Amino acid sequence: MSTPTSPYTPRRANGPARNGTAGDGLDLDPEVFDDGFGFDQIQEIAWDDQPLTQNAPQVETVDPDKVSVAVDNASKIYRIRSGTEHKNSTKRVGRHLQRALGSGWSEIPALNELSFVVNRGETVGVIGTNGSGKSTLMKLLTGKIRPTSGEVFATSTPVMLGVNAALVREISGRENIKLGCLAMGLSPKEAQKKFDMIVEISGLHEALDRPLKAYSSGMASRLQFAIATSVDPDILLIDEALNTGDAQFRSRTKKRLDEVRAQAGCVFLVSHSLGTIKQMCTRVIWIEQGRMLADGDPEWVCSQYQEYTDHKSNGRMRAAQIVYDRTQLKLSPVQVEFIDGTRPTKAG
Ligand SMILES: Nc1ncnc2c1ncn2[C@@H]1O[C@H](COP(=O)(O)OP(=O)(O)OP(=O)(O)O)[C@@H](O)[C@H]1O
Repeated sequence: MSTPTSPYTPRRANGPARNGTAGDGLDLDPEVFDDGFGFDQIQEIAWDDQPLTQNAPQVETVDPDKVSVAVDNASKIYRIRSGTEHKNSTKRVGRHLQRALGSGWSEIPALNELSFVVNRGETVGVIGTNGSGKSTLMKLLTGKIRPTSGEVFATSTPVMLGVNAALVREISGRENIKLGCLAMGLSPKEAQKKFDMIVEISGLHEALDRPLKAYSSGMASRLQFAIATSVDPDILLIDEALNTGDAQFRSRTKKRLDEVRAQAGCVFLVSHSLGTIKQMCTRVIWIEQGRMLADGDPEWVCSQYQEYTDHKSNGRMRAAQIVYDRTQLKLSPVQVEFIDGTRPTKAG
């Protein structure tokens, strides 16, 4: 486990042990652990148990002059109709499936009582294993979906840059830039002014007149990134879009993100690449099974996550669970407080 070198002070971890290993009493050597470390003790901790943390809530008063995003106790439960998938089956197969699987509604808890505040100038990495709720959080921030309970506030409409952001496959990169700028609310004159900068950031000078369908997925991602960041969004959400770029593009991307941050914006970056997260972010939120497990220093949070996923991918589930619990024990729940009359707009 590494000790962080960054001067960043995590806002949600507790006491002297928040950044490192001292004091949590649960550090473990995976090899020793695998050989029979206190199994009874571990059995008490089920994956779906309520958080073990008994820490007193830490009140975060939202400063209206600084805040970009405030998430106040937000949960999301998706409701799906288990019968829906049978619609395309033949009647007979559909009936069998219906009988076997049952029909009606089922609920998928995707996020559980998340609270945090992000101020301008922060670049927040969001990590977590597949299905942990990262994209759901991004959709809540853009207002694309509403929380089942709790509230999500943003000082301006966040711009979402995802791998599936709309580009038109049949027209050229050049035409996509123009169209994309207009779609993002720029006037034709403003779009014209931004054109050169977008080409520069995307690095696609040579391929500008090719139809988009002749671009590789990395090239298309670069174009999306360049278009989406051209409007200097106050809040920018990036979902995995950077992973496809090459080293040169990454360095241009980082430069552009720094510029966005400098213009008082804030950036959320969802990625499975810990290298990208550590390179780009000033703070990292780890969401696992819909719960926030950590929020703080990128080096420290990523090292815990790395340890957790290493154990999991090697089948050391109990060791992974210890890392999970140990990390969770350091997390103080946040209680978001607004000064009267200063609530930002609800997302969406
Ligand atoms: N539209 C939906 N309807 C029902 N369930 C959904 C929907 N979208 C996501 N889920 C479920 O919510 C949970 C969280 O999904 P989400 O896409 O937010 O995870 P993620 O962390 O972004 O995953 P990944 O890393 O694989 O992209 C998962 O159990 C997923 O199956």
